[in-house]
Amino acid sequence: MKLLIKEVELNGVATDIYIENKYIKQIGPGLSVAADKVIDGRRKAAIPGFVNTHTHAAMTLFRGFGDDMPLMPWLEEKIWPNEAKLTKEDVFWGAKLACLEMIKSGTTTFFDMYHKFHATAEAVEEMGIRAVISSACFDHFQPELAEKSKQTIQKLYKEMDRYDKRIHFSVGPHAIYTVSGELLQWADTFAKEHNVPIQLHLAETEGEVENSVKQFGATPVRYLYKLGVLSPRLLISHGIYVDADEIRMLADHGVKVAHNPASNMKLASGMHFKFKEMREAGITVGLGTDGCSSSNNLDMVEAMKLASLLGKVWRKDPEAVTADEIFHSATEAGASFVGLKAGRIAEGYLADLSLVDLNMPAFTPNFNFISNLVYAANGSCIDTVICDGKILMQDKKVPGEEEIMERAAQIAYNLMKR
Ligand SMILES: CSC[C@H]1O[C@@H](n2cnc3c(O)ncnc32)[C@H](O)[C@@H]1O
Ligand SMILES: [Zn+2]
Repeated sequence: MKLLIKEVELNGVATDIYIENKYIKQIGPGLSVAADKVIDGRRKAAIPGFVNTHTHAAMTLFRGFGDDMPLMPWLEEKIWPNEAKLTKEDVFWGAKLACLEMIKSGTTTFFDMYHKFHATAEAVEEMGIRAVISSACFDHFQPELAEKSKQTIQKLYKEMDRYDKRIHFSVGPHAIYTVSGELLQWADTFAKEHNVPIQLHLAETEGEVENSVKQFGATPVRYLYKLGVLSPRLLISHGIYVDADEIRMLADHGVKVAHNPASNMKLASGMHFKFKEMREAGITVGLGTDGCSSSNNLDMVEAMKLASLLGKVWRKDPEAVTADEIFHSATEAGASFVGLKAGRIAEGYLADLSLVDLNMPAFTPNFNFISNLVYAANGSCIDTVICDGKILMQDKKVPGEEEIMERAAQIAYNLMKR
């Protein structure tokens, strides 16, 4: 597919963008190329697709369920008993709904950790988005469950050739309170051998830190250090409760961090995410929404605003997290978690991008486009989404969206009745 976007705003200047075979081939005004399809870019601004570095896609089925609770009672009383009932079909439609919602708000890549790997992968395959999907594991410190997890991970990894290259494999040990040190070490070795990332919830609540000290004699990051599993393949989600030495340890080992402001606030897990210290230490900080029961939507535009405002308020410093910095986290930083040549609109980069509708009050006046995007807009400003060189949404419409919403809603109601 050869695509030409004519007269679109890019960094405040009108230009053309030519896309060929998944990549941005040429950028410049008045391009004369033969394209299969031409998109009118006037009154639109091109931005890189967002990279949601932490979510649980099929948790769209739990949107509005289990609100206003702290992490552990929420998981133990509301979420885990219902997740135990999930079928492959449930996860497929929940993940389709998540992909739809992400596409509609400009996300082109997401990092996922959930049950029923193939259901999510099939949804991603159909929807055309890019994803790093983990084979989730818990062993609850029981050797038989650890063995089962290892076998599942090995099997799923071998089955990856059935999917498009847009879909990346990852290992997903849930957290240090549900996964043994032995399984974490195995996951680290597996990830190293196969050069795949590991996604792990870490240092999310004060309770997790207290229990880690009691159970392992060390805070979460120090515990991982002792296990020898800090590495550039490790992506931790939350990372709220880390001290200066732990930030140094994460930086020295090339660990990446996904910041989830909505979930951290809604579950009241904590607000003191040390964005500035992490960035200064050289840690790559991405942005995530977390799942739809703890953030209630998958809108990365909203997540940028929340991260920026939260970062400012707890420090009482309006420069703590600027619009430009958080835009970088939401795009290029996230893409670099797995070395994707994406997150930037430049020749030779993957054609993962969105067009923002400038005919909206949020972009009027438009003194500073990134400021308007982060502080004034929300995900509904996205008009067109292109991923891997293919158009996934145009004029704010994704093919088949009504059916996806109907089916997913029905699945969610039925799940709650079971
Ligand atoms: C192994 S499947 C993923 C697992 O994680 C649960 N989950 C969702 N949000 C959070 C969070 O903020 N901290 C810890 N665990 C979370 C989800 O419900 C699945 O069970
Ligand atoms: Zn999570």
